[in-house]
Amino acid sequence: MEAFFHRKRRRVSQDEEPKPIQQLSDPPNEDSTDIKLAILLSLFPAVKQDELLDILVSCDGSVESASEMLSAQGSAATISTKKRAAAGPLGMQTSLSSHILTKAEDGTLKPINHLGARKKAPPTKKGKTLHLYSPEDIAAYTPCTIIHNFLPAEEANKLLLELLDESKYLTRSTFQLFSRTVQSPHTHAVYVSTAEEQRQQMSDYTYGGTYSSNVRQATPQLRSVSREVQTVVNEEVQNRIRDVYPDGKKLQYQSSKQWKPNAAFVNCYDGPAESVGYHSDGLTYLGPHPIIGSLSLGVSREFRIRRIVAEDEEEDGKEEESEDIKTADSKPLQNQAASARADAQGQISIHLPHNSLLVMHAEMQEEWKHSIAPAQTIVPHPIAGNRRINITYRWYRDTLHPRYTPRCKCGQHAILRCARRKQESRGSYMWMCYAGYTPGKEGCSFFQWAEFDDDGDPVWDKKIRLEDYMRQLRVQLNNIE
Ligand SMILES: O=C(O)CCC(=O)C(=O)O
Ligand SMILES: [Fe+2]
Repeated sequence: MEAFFHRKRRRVSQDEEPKPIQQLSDPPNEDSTDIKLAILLSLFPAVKQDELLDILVSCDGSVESASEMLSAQGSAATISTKKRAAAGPLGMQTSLSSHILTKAEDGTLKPINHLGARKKAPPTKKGKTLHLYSPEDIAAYTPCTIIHNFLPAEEANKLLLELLDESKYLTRSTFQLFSRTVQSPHTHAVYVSTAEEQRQQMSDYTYGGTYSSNVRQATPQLRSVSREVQTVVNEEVQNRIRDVYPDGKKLQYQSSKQWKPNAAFVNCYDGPAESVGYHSDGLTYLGPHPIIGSLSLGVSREFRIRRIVAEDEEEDGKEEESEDIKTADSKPLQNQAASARADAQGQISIHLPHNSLLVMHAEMQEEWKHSIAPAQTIVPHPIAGNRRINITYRWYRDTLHPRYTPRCKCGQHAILRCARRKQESRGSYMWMCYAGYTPGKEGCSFFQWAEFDDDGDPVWDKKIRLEDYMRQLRVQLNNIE
């Protein structure tokens, strides 16, 4: 059991050749056995893990043969995709939380998920990956909830086909890191509803110090799914507030308004080597404690997460790599201290199958980092082949439109960050020069504490705003001269 949940992390560097897709009949090794077992578990959720392992071994590690044998025995799960509530989770049939017993008020022992006891420290281990499959475990040990078989099957396929067609328009972003130009290890584009929003995204909003050139108008299916995502995400947020947050209250600075996605980032991972490095999503336009609804289609991939460790919790106390930079290989950014810190905590892997909706709750972006790890093995999807499409639905707050937010002394949009590393300032928000926070870039020293009301909308100090405006004017005049 232990061996199934934990397996050694593999560091993937840019120098490494992308691995070819492993054939299902390849001889098993430690890693691929876990993956093969996970595939079988997702196909046959009603069969015990030990039995699946026995069958896999008896079939010389061939998932295909094991799957044929199990189908012949009539073990396949019948999963209705008509109704989300009726659908069984396409993942492991058991959960960690259903095995961990805790004393209930009446003195009897009950699995922790029956008690609604959440936010237990996950049993992660130094240098290891804890694999989570069941919605109960994911809700109990991470700041996320997952809904398997989110859309009716035909609707999910329709959206997938639409986005596979769109994928020709997706592009790689480029970052300058010291003297190197680094390309994002997957392709993507931003989708918005109206032509005006598209214009604004391209001429007002900046990402990583540059304006986005790849903004497109949402496709019909992307829009209609957005409404379904909105409904379910709002339900999940309310459930989490009720069941998990202290006193059943929303977090400070979390919006009390309905979450209304108005932008969708579409990512395409074409093949097992495509990935995204550890990062947290920028707060600049989403505000504090943002919620993100993330829909996965096509090939199933691992979403890895790890907690951001505060200086006083860590062993070495050195600086962490920059956030917001989504390279596959964060080698130039990832100093030894950061690697040691990640290893000290271990990481959690959430398996994201086709048609699963992952809700990243309010604490996720400020307390955790996430990534899509390069895969050793993928199972081709009948429609998408080797591709995985991911859509992250986001709510850009009107109150954080770049026309309101401060500019740094370089004339750039300042970025919003939440302090995590030092105990004295942990949880405080600040506006900072983007370049000053990017390795290899010389920035200005611009810094300003960010103030928010309880709902996470900014409270602008009029005097500061005037100073900002004057600074912007001076920068613009200097540029003209
Ligand atoms: O592909 C995913 O599941 C995650 C994508 C992501 O992290 C992002 O778009 O910021
Ligand atoms: Fe992200």
